[in-house]
Amino acid sequence: MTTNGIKENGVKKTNNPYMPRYEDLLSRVSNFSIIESTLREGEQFANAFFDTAKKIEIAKALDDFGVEYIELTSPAASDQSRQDCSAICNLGLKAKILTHIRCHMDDARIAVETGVDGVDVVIGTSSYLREFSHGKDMDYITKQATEVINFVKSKGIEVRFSSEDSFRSDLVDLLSIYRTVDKLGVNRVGIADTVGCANPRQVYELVRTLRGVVSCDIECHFHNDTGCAIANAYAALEAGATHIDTSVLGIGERNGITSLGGLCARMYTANKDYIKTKYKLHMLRDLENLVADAVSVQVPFNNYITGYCAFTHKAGIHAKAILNNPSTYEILKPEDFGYVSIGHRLTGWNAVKNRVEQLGLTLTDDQVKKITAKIKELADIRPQSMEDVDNLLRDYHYAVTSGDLSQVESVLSTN
Ligand SMILES: CC(=O)SCCNC(=O)CCNC(=O)[C@H](O)C(C)(C)COP(=O)(O)OP(=O)(O)OC[C@H]1O[C@@H](n2cnc3c(N)ncnc32)[C@H](O)[C@@H]1OP(=O)(O)O
Ligand SMILES: O=C(O)CCC(=O)C(=O)O
Ligand SMILES: [Mg+2]
Repeated sequence: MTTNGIKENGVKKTNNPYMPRYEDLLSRVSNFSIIESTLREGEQFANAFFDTAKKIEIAKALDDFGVEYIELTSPAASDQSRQDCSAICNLGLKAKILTHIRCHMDDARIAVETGVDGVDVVIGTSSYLREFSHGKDMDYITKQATEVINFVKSKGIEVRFSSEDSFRSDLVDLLSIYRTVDKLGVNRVGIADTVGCANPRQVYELVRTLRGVVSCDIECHFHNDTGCAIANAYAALEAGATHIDTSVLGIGERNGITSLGGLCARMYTANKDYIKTKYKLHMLRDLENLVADAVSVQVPFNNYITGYCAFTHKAGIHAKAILNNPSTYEILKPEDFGYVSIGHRLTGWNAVKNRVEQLGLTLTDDQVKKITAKIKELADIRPQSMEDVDNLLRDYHYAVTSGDLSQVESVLSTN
């Protein structure tokens, strides 16, 4: 659907030279899979400790959301990790289950016994990792990779080979090892920005080059140290990558990786229908709350889609236009992510309670019903913006927690 020639998702068919051709962009970014790594990369987040029950709860929620793959911590990490991996494989989820191992036969032998659908194999190829981590040269890495890949393939499951710290690796080394493993028949090769140093232009160039060298799928993993993780994922898809690693809220080593919600927001602007069909976007908030709670953090105030101010507007110029047509200042439609608009006379107390909880306020059901009546009364005069409603909810919450009945009355009676 279009308004004044502008596609609803904000991508305009235009001859603006800075915009890639719309059809070209659309086709490249409309066929990708998410490898959801909250239960692998996310377990490397400082606060993360997932017991078996929590891992199962998160795996089920990710599966319900619709991610194509769930990646789990190496079963070589500990006996409990191995048991948890098998337990998740036995859940019969729709998503394929992967585990992530070092490029080592000891790890591979354990991994293939867990019942996973595939194994993600990684080894560092940069001079940093070759010198200060495993200490192996490219010949050794190639031999080791060949043995591990052939072994995993012999078990009839997927195998991916990735070069850790790809963006600080020698390009000739990289392309040579990717070409070798592609010939061995890996399902995917992986590019990893392990230290978060890459920018979108570098990503585009490396993935585009690799696309011309291998025929298998290309997976990408981006750390967010310099704030490029989502943009890098998008650039990778534009360049021909097929799989993107994410974690819920972006949790992972240091400040983490491409966040699941952030990637959904980005891809929604490129092809809304594709993203809405693939993933249950309305579940994002519950999924993020589940993980935030499990790792004892708050959802950031400015988080993509679910941050409490993601759909608030304050300035008069914005507010006026929003009331005429929300798409004027909103590229994401809150309704597509399960948000119910509440600043109107048709709202109900359940929807208001939902917003109260999102703002982190505590009100009894009776109090929510009273403030809902007030919202409806105000909305009879004119529709209330999210900002208006939030301010009212905060004032009311402040009044009821102060215990001052006259203040409560004053909020409920103000026009
Ligand atoms: C960038 C990433 O996120 S990669 C994924 C990181 N994930 C993990 O590390 C999973 C959790 N890790 C663990 O539980 C442990 O590190 C284990 C079980 C894998 C290994 O434990 P340990 O044998 O005690 O070794 P330790 O962790 O101290 O050192 C890592 C060893 O693996 C080697 N190594 C490091 N990376 C790789 C690799 N990609 N492939 C093969 N070997 C590697 C190192 O040289 C070192 O070998 P050494 O024992 O000969 O010194
Ligand atoms: O296996 C991969 O591709 C990524 C490993 C990883 O977590 C990283 O390099 O940051
Ligand atoms: Mg990582």
